[in-house]
Amino acid sequence: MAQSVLLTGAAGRVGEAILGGLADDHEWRLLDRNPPTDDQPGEFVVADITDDDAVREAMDGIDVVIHLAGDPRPEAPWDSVLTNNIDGTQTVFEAAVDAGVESVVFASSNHAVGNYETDARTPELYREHDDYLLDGTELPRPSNLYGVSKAAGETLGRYYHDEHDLSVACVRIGNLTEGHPPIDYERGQAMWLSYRDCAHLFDRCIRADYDYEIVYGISDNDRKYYSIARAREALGYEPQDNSAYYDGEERVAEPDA
Ligand SMILES: NC(=O)C1=CN([C@@H]2O[C@H](COP(=O)(O)OP(=O)(O)OC[C@H]3O[C@@H](n4cnc5c(N)ncnc54)[C@H](O)[C@@H]3O)[C@@H](O)[C@H]2O)C=CC1
Ligand SMILES: O=C1O[C@H](COP(=O)(O)O)[C@@H](O)[C@H](O)[C@H]1O
Repeated sequence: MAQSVLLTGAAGRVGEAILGGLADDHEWRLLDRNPPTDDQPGEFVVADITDDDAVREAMDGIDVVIHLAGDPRPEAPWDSVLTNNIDGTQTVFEAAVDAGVESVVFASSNHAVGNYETDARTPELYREHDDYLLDGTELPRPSNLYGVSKAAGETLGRYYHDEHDLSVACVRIGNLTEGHPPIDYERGQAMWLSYRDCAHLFDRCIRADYDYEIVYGISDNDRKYYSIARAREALGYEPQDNSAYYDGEERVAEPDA
């Protein structure tokens, strides 16, 4: 059944991937501080997520929130992640609870756990023969202040679930790259998320029933060091792409029928 979905950060790359796959599947209200540059489905609200009144107004009649808006730069300074990623995310969760929203899907990041990639583990960690896997039950080990802000967002989600019974899915997104996996970048190939798998994963987050989940958002890459077992089990995620099927930009293999 189509759901009424508020998509924050709709004008960005992850928003583009989601809307590219799901524009006709749900009733969309899009929110971004930057206005759209082309045609978009549904209604577009130009607002900042730190504007409490605007965020509350945007929640009206919404079933599910996908919260992408924030500073996505791994090198982002503290004042930016504090304002956009932590304060902004708290504003979104609080408004969602007050509006009676069913679930909030939070765009977390690989950088919330980036410091598991120790010198002793890398670069072997990024290779197919290595069996080290993070599964979402581990504590955050952020690799930068941006990662700290994503761990904070996950913790805000935990609080709003436990205290207010909001369903929350935190997706630790890997490396979203359009068309093909990153070139000459083993880490990025191991955590590649294709556009179509991104759209499918967020669709499952919209449709599935869950309490509080932390899952990894990557394609079914042979050389992964993030488990996608929980995303499969809790959300019904069935990715179709695999960075191993590519030689550079070219797709050279098809999955078994
Ligand atoms: N692209 C990727 O591979 C990954 C992205 N993520 C997360 O996914 C989310 C989206 O990332 P991208 O689409 O790549 O970034 P992006 O920079 O392309 O899009 C972010 C959007 O959020 C908007 N925005 C930022 N601060 C805002 C504010 N205070 N109020 C309203 N709108 C605001 C921007 O205008 C922009 O359109 C971010 O939270 C990022 O941390 C996490 C891991 C990987
Ligand atoms: O969280 C994010 O992660 C991706 C991938 O990280 P990288 O260190 O391999 O670049 C990044 O591209 C994106 O901007 C960021 O939001």
